[in-house]
Amino acid sequence: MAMEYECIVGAAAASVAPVENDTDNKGLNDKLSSVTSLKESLGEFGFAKDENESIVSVTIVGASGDLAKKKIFPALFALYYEGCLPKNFTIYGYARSKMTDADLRNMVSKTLTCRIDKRENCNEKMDEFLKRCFYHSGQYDSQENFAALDKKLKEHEGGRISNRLYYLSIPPNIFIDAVKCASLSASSGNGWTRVIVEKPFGRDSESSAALTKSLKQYLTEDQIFRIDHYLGKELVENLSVLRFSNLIFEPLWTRQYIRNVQLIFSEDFGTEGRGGYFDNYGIIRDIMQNHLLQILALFAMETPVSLDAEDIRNEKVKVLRSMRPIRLEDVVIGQYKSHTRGGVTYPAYTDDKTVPNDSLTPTFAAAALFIDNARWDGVPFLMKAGKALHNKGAEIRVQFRHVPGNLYNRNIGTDLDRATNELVIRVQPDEAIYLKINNKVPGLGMRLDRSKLNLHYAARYSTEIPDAYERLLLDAIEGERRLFIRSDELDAAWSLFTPVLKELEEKKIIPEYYPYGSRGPVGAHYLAARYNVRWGDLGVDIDQ
Ligand SMILES: NC(=O)C1=CN([C@@H]2O[C@H](COP(=O)(O)OP(=O)(O)OC[C@H]3O[C@@H](n4cnc5c(N)ncnc54)[C@H](OP(=O)(O)O)[C@@H]3O)[C@@H](O)[C@H]2O)C=CC1
Ligand SMILES: O=C1O[C@H](COP(=O)(O)O)[C@@H](O)[C@H](O)[C@H]1O
Repeated sequence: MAMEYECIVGAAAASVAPVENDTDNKGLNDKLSSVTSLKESLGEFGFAKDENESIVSVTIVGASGDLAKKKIFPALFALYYEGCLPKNFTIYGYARSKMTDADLRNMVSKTLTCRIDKRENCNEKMDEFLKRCFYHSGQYDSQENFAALDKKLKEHEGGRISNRLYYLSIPPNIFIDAVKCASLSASSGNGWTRVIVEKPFGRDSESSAALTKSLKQYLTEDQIFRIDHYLGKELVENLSVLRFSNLIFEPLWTRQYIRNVQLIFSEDFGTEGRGGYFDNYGIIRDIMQNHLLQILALFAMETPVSLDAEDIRNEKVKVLRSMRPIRLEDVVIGQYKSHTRGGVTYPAYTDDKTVPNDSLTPTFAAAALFIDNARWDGVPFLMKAGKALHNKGAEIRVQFRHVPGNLYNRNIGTDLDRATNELVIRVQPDEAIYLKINNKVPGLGMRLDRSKLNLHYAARYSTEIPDAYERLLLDAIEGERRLFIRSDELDAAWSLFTPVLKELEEKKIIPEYYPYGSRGPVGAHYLAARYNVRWGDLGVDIDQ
């Protein structure tokens, strides 16, 4: 049975219907019913009851920047192309750079590369889309400049219910100025106003709490959409479906059967172009405290009461609060150094002009984390994240325990680790979910080998996978908070990492240097070995 959860804005909403009398699909039905009820109550969000009466504007604050060009405009265009944006919408770019509407349109069409590029009618759709894009130049701390933006927005709104989404795509030190000015001078008078806040949300517990406190002077928690784009990735969203709608997994999802869980992030390029930002944060704050920890929370949480955003986030917070403080000896840090290969010299992290020569900022980290609750007691959750490594990807690897008294031990050989079942969720690239099993090699003898039950997305689905920013922007427009970070989740995430980050920095721990393009510091292997773990080899199974 083909079942799809499509865009619920506009015409596509009508196509969503729950599957009747299908108890096996209860989870899906719940989701579809919640979509239906959301649909019924969309009047509350101001744009569905009569679409002609309302308008949505998306203002990208920092529209001249890297993220806006690389991710936000392409995602908005893809949503437009797919018919997911409301009937009445406008997009405003806001930044200090002097640009006209035509300049912005030119910038968007020139820099825009997204999954829609090769589709039919792409150019026509792009022309239509660009007609909805405008630009307003202003300072981030000027209420007057935001008031001028407000005036322009009102002209587009023409007295209709106005719903305004601001996307703060600017450096974090100016978040508050922009929020203050937008909320005091350019918030909606009769509809909703929401603000997407990009990471980093502070750099430790204290600064994060201060940021939240300042934001809450101008916005309610309901108006704040803290983005972690990993939550918008297809396979991360699928984690809950895999667990909670397949009987074969959920009973195994405990310390009784799972030996360790690995969360691996790897990039095969350095901090090129972002060294200034990165040096103040480092890989633990850039990737582990948010992206990998969010995946861990989703992976390990108990069954939520429903698929409602608050129920899911309640369960994630419980996991985060059950985590054992991270010990310094359970963390390994590294930094890439220059390396010449095939006649090409790759730079060291500190070769970046915006990075001090003596910087100790880690570009690689591995850590062992534990959840002290009944389900996960004693199970190591190993995280590994690094830049300038030998490959690129992100995976969740679940290694199961050995089969007790395995009748086939003799046929497996002495390396029992190789024979344990492993579930791999390959978040990117080339999305897949596969389970490694032992299998008899066909023939008269009794030889076992490791095979895979493989759900390889490219082979199974013809649908393109939307970019994470598409899903998250659509959710923010629809007021769906499930994939955004609540302030107590953020507090719990910082409480976990702040002490060990402080210790690393106060003690000036020297990172292990690793060559650009290598597998990273050997210390990561010793750390894993302390917990009887062997890291899975990210990407090696990309073969079908
Ligand atoms: N780029 C990326 O891949 C990612 C970015 N992020 C986050 O998204 C946000 C935007 O990132 P990105 O687009 O890379 O940022 P940029 O450095 O490109 O800045 C965006 C815009 O902000 C303005 N700006 C930059 N520096 C300053 C400053 N010191 N004072 C005032 N205005 C300034 C500039 O516009 P103008 O001069 O025209 O006003 C610039 O075009 C940041 O919070 C970043 O941490 C998060 C994940 C990934
Ligand atoms: O948030 C960030 O994510 C990117 C990696 O995102 P991906 O979707 O391309 O995997 C990372 O490069 C960047 O340092 C970090 O700030």
